[in-house]
Amino acid sequence: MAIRRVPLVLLACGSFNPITHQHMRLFELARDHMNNTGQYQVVGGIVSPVSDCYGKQGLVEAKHRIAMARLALQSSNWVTVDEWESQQPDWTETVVTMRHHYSRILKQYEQSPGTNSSSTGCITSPSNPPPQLKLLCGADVLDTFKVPDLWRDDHVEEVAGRFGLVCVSRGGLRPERAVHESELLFRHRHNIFQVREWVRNDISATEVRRALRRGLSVKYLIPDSVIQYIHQHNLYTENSERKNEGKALRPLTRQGWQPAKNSDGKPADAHMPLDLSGYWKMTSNENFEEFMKALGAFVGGFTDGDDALAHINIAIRKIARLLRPDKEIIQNGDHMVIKTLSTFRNYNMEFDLGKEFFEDLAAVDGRKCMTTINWEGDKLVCVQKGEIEGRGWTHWMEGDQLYLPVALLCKAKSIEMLYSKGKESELLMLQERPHPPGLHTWAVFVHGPVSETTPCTLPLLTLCNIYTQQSPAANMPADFSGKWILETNQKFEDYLKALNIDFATRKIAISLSLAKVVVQNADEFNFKTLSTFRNYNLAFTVGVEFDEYTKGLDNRNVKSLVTWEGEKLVCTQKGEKSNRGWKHWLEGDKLYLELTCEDAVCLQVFKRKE
Ligand SMILES: Nc1ncnc2c1ncn2[C@@H]1O[C@H](COP(=O)(O)OP(=O)(O)OP(=O)(O)O)[C@@H](O)[C@H]1O
Ligand SMILES: NC(=O)c1ccc[n+]([C@@H]2O[C@H](COP(=O)(O)O)[C@@H](O)[C@H]2O)c1
Repeated sequence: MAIRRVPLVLLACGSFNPITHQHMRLFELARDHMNNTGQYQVVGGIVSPVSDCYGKQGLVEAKHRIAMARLALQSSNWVTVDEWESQQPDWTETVVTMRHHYSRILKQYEQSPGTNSSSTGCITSPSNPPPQLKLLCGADVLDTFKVPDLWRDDHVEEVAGRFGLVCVSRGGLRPERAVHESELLFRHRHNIFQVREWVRNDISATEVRRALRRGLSVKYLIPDSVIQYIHQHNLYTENSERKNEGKALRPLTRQGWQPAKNSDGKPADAHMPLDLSGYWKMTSNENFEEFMKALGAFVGGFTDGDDALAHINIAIRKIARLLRPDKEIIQNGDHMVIKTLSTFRNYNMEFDLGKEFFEDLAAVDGRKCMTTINWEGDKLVCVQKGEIEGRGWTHWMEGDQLYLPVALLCKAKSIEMLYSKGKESELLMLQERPHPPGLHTWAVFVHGPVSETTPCTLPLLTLCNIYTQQSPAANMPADFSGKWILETNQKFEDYLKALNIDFATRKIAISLSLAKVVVQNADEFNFKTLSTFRNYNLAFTVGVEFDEYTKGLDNRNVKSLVTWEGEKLVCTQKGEKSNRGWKHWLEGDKLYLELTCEDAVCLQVFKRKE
């Protein structure tokens, strides 16, 4: 009996701005490949141009892109142009376009002669198995799946799992690498058909538009009828290329700024209700001496009243009382760094939420703990397992200040004198004590089982530190401190090209949403450029030349020097590339960054994240 092949429709989604010969070759290559599997019979092809709301630079109106695609495909007897997607009121996710076409195709199939509806409601046809729809794309599209915020994982899952992909190599770019590197794609590898073009064609619509703007010939790259249409409607000009310039793609703004995923695959914002990032200056330090005494008693607890140790404690207390430690907090999705900074001692904590880590509290009370920190509602809760039972703290914030009551609880015999027994209700009162209105409130307290029957003790005192979110750069020409989100990004691709970044990486980089966290402490800076794809950290002191390795960007070594030029922070990066450097400045509530390399100049504008 002859094997019945699965009828297959290929759907290509894209800008088609304008359609090129290679777009059409994709269909021919894919059809040959799929027919040669012996399993499928390609019965149709659909070109679905994206809507005008997609926001891609230089995107001309959909009516023109549709018209050009139709002219080009007049020579095909199996590929058609469909305008449904382009006519939707907003940009449409590819999976939604696939669902639309698939339900249409299924309806046609159900209505075709010889198809029966069984008692279970399943549609069967003795002569034709149900058709399938697969997404036809170039290898670059697979790489875009990993761009943060561009595709939803459940959509990629549905595209690759439910429908399937037919993916054609593009220039040097092979689909197999992307499949190998992605767990999700690898899981669906049997539904991702990789097609090798046997005559390499690196053409891109961007290059066709560039040639047209420069008045160069594009004959034999795109059909004559399309060339004629472009000239008739004066389509690709300097002006049209500026459309959407620097604008974020609609998928990025639709899905919004999404922080990194947690290890359980859930979005981190489910666990990250607050953003504590910033530089905090201590403004008040109530009960500090008493608190230090108590802490000293913890240390003293090891030797039970050792005089020498008590003296050391007094000395440390005296120094510590003079200090006003600042706090710097860097929060990047699930990863946090909390630095307590003073000229006497710094205490740094770096951790991933939900992952237990070893914490050496040598700088605090000499103990060691196994610590886990996690969000509980909008509170950051830390559990420190170790010698002191029920040790830990909780942070939360309100308004624009940081309020830090610290309570101590210990079973050590030697400090029972210092503390009276307490009840759970008292501990709760402590946690819920009223805060000054409009303050960022950080509470650090001990939690854990407390009851009259346990030998736990409750402190008589709490340490109340109040911090104000401030910049330590008040006297500097400009203060860049804070968290910034990329709004526009002009000529970034030109800059990346000047750095010799390859095509695939450029494609990914230009569609990234970026954030910057700047910590400025007088002339010392820490710039973190964050995307969930790659982070780049840069720490420097103004006026001090340093060696910079541009890791994850173009991986070059440069000698960098940052200076103030008026209110602009200006960096020169001496190395292999000429005229390389950047300038940061503020205008209103926006942060501007000009990046230069050779003759490329990119301008990025960031808005402050509330
Ligand atoms: N030269 C090519 N080789 C393989 N696939 C290609 C090629 N050009 C375009 N494609 C594929 O065609 C589909 C639609 O592409 P699109 O309209 O974005 O064209 P493009 O040339 O990539 O455009 P642009 O240069 O404006 O980014 C995508 O799946 C893309 O990967
Ligand atoms: N989340 C999504 O469904 C998603 C994201 C990015 C691009 N796309 C689609 O991929 C195609 C890419 O086209 P370009 O290569 O012209 O940018 C477009 O059809 C676009 O709609 C889909």
